[in-house]
Amino acid sequence: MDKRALITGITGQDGSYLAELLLEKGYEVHGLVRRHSTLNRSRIDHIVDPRLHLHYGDLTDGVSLVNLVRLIEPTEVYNLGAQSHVKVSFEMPEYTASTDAVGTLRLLEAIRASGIDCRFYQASTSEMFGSTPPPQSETTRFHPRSPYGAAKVYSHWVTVNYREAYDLFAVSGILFNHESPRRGESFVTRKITLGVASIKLGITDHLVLGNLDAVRDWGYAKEYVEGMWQMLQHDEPQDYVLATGIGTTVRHFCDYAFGHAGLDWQDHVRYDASYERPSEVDALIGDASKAHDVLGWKAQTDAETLARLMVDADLDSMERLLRHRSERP
Ligand SMILES: C[C@H]1O[C@H](OP(=O)(O)OP(=O)(O)OC[C@H]2O[C@@H](n3cnc4c(=O)[nH]c(N)nc43)[C@H](O)[C@@H]2O)[C@@H](O)[C@@H](O)C1=O
Repeated sequence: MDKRALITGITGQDGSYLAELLLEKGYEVHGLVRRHSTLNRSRIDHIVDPRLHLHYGDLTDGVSLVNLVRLIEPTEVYNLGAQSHVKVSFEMPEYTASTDAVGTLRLLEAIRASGIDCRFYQASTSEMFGSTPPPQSETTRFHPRSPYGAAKVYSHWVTVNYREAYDLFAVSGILFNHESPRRGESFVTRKITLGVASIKLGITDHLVLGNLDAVRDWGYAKEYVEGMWQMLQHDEPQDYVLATGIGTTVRHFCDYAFGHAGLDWQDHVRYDASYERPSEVDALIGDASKAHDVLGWKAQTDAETLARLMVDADLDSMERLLRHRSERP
């Protein structure tokens, strides 16, 4: 059978890694891209492959989803598109709900109404656990602490519902934080590694952050997209947690990242309350033993290794940029 995937959020960190993985595996890959006056495709620009197709559409536009699903007739749909910034979700709660909650429903309805035989992956998140203390697994109670987390809880349950009600092969991957050199610049890990590179190269001398006590379970995004794909290849549709099982504070991540560049974070990090959230998630540490037992998936990269590889990548690209600028006539 032809393997055809539709990825929402293909221009994001996970979407770009997943597109690469699926092309490697012989898929035809279709990506949903939102219309902007400027192209926002830096993460997929390097993919030159006639099997990659991009389509304008939006999770807030149900008609575009119906038309695309009918046109492409995908065998697998990965719903990675979202307003994914937790703090921004407090500022844009309605847009976040429309994209991250109702958007999933629109996409599921497009699949159901088209009548095609298709497997569905929902990008669920550890933010759904919110204030429920770690370790968190597939059976842990949800108590979201942001409009983002609440919207994702809706999407999680509507995915479960479409599986039960319509016998759709629909799975929900509950992924803990996963990072990479492609991570958006306003998420804390990338903000830190970009800050380290800027300080090391003398562009600035400090970095401003919020809550340093938050504990997150940071893994490497490239490994997590492999887990998404594995979930859709299993005989039974089930939900899985993907995580490293190790909790690290933002403070420790700073220590790893600055230390790797030969710097002391305490000399450079300043606090600003404006980066705090109205309600914070204190600690997320996942138990991914089900993914290991059923799929054979296991995270390979810990937070310290991740911090190092992200600092190296940011130093490298910033140095190249500076060199390029100095060489300009
Ligand atoms: C799994 C989950 O993962 C991500 O959500 P997140 O955990 O909120 O990620 P983050 O990198 O924005 O914050 C991590 C922690 O770091 C603290 N923190 C301190 N100072 C700053 C700061 O300056 N900026 C940011 N962004 N955070 C800061 C902040 O208060 C929080 O406690 C998204 O991918 C989301 O889509 C998702 O699903």
